[in-house]
Amino acid sequence: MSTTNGLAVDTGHDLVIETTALRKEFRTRKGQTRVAVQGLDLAVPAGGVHGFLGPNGSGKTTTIRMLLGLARATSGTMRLFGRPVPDELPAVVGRVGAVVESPKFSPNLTGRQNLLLLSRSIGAPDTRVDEAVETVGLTGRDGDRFRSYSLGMKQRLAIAATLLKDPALLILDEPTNGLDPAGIREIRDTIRDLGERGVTVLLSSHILAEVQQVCTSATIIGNGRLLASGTVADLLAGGAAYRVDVAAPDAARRLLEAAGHPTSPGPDERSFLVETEEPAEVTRLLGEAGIWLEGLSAQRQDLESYFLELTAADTLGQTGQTSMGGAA
Ligand SMILES: Nc1ncnc2c1ncn2[C@@H]1O[C@H](COP(=O)(O)OP(=O)(O)OP(=O)(O)O)[C@@H](O)[C@H]1O
Repeated sequence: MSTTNGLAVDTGHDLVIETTALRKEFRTRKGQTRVAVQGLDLAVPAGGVHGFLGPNGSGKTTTIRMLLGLARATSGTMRLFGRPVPDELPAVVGRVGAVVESPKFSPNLTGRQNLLLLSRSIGAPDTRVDEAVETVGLTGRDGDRFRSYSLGMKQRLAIAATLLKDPALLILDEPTNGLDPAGIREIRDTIRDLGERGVTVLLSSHILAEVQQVCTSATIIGNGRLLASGTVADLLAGGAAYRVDVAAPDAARRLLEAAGHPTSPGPDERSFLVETEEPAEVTRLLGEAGIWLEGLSAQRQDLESYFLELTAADTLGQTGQTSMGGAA
């Protein structure tokens, strides 16, 4: 856990981002209160890529803006590297890179010239520009004018700009929005690479596949509230299911249900699904009852179905601030 004495202690066990009971209310033009973030506890460990996943309008951008001091929290506390923010933001901001809104680059300058201007303005050595260009895969294209860049290249240049100060934490708000599949792949590779180099990345996204493919851990929010958090493996482990093929599925289901393994209908009449962490136990129980397996296969639960399950349950009975938006 982070220290509470105001001193940042960078051990591997520290939380790089921590929010407690974070709340943000907006006043609408009609004078009503819109709660964008309601009691959010966010805990992002050091190292790796952490997904910040939620449907459109679930409060991701608002949370990030509060963390960066761009919006004021209504209540709750926030810490970056163990330091309370926004009060002590100046002490940590040098270690935080963020791409939240489209950064401004000069269209007539090359990507490299743009980066050099930025690096000199923060007193970073010019060699940092070469490293950043290489990290985001723009080597060879950094001499082209910014205005000739594709959207994906512009986005990679934005990430390169944040790398100039060699951040320990990188916050990326929906970095693949508007990109084509090739652009998405390039950004994804860049992010994965950064995570492997030891940068802690907070990747906000409403695209499940993106988080599943790139992230080591994730927080899922809906309606500004925490729905689930943990390593991607742990988040998926809850739903371990196996497809069972047998000649007599009804008898087999009754038996497994009685032994505490929930079942559900399968894709055809000679199969069903069983939720269990112990497939060998399923084999044994059925074999002892003289029911012989014709097939037993793991059904990979993906983050998407888990996410949809969680957010669907979350919106049941609510007035419906949350909606699943399509991929942008
Ligand atoms: N300045 C504002 N004034 C009023 N309401 C706002 C303001 N900014 C955000 N909201 C509302 O707060 C809620 C959360 O919005 P936010 O942009 O944080 O969600 P998000 O998860 O980042 O969504 P997206 O994936 O679409 O970017 C939404 O209902 C949004 O309309």
